[in-house]
Amino acid sequence: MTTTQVPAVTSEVIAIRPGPPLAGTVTVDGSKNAALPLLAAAAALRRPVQLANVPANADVQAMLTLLQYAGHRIARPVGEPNTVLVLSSDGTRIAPELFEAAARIRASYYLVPALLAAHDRASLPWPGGCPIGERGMEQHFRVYETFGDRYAVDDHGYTVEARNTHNGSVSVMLPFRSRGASIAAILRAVIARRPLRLGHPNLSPEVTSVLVALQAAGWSAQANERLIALAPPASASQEPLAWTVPGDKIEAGTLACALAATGGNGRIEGVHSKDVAPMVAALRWLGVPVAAQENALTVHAADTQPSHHPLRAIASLSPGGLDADFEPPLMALTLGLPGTHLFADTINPGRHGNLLPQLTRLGADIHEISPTQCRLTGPQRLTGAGVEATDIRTGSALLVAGITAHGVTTLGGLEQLRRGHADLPTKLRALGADICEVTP
Ligand SMILES: CC(=O)N[C@H]1[C@@H](OP(=O)(O)OP(=O)(O)OC[C@H]2O[C@@H](n3ccc(=O)[nH]c3=O)[C@H](O)[C@@H]2O)O[C@H](CO)[C@@H](O)[C@@H]1O
Ligand SMILES: C=C(OP(=O)(O)O)C(=O)O
Repeated sequence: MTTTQVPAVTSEVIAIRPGPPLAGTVTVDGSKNAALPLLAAAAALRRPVQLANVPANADVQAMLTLLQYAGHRIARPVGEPNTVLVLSSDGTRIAPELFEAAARIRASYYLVPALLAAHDRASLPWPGGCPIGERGMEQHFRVYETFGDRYAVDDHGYTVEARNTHNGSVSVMLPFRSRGASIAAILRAVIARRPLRLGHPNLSPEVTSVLVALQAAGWSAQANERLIALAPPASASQEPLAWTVPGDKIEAGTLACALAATGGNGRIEGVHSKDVAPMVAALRWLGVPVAAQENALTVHAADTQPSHHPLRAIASLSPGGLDADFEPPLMALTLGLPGTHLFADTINPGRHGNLLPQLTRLGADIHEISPTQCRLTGPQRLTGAGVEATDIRTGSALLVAGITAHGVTTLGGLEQLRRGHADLPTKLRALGADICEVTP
């Protein structure tokens, strides 16, 4: 950073200044949202699992602590900080700290099957996570009921009790493609060792990576847009398993937006490009050349002209749809690109209420059509200001916006950003961003 004129701060912030186009090569971490269900799947299988490429973000750390409170042992091979060994519960009692700690993350709901397997009962608080609107769980309860379980809810949380009265195949038809409920159904089938037919499933990489992990454990798993069909292996095994967390598609998409926003050229490694396909399609539509290799993306935004195409970024749970978490960094990018661009996120109805006021502080002019739909016309000139990461993706979008805003942007609320990314600012800095941490 070439200036010391950072506004006074009262809590830790990141200060960002615009600079030359970003350039270079960077490798993404493992995906938080894929690591969380894989850790829960390891616990549900009650078989030793070595999980590689585990990211060091706060939500994953929280999940590892929850597994320990639930009686599982966690080990790390010496010298391999991103590898975690999950060793199954020895049947000890659940630590009382579990309840309070589970309220910190949304994904604590993935622990229900593992708790049922070990204790026939799961009592958990309403999940936490990003404050992005009403975030229901009733489809999870429908899944558990279909397996014969009972559940009860109160103001503090919910309890599921296993009633293993049935055998044979279980069929569940989801009314919408909930990722959480899809994984709940899969893990519930795992602990029951019953075949599952899950209709109208979520097929995001976070779900399919659990299916691939179960295949490595001997389960048969087929998935298409209509159905996930799962069946247990003929005999149980206690052989250790080795799984790998896929690279973080959202981190990769955010870094691609940052490269594009500055007109830079760079390479993002460690992500399956098929996981980022909807983001790549949006970038190309906007006139940003992106080459997709199997495990890397190359962004060539230098010396290219924007397309002037209007973007329609509609968050979707459908196969091949635009993941809701891609929307915020895309919104930050399009503020700098010509055209009138439309954004809609009805999946997370509180997202725009978080993101838009923060972008407005930077001078963005965004027309709210409704609480979940907005339109903006670019290019707009943004000016540095103090902003707040009110949820993970609002934080990463503000990093993209701050890189292009004139003057100094200070980003607070870093605990939200760190829930999802171990160190996104360092990755941006590796690409040449003028960025530093400021403590009060
Ligand atoms: C830990 C994790 O992976 N979080 C992701 C997950 O969250 P989340 O757990 O919210 O995702 P789901 O796909 O299950 O839910 C999608 C929407 O349906 C609602 N719903 C879901 C289940 C239910 O029983 N009732 C109900 O109303 C949710 O509140 C949400 O509004 O998917 C979202 C949509 O892609 C992402 O933005 C989040 O990053
Ligand atoms: C919304 C997110 O996470 P969570 O569901 O854990 O709150 C996210 O990862 O952007």
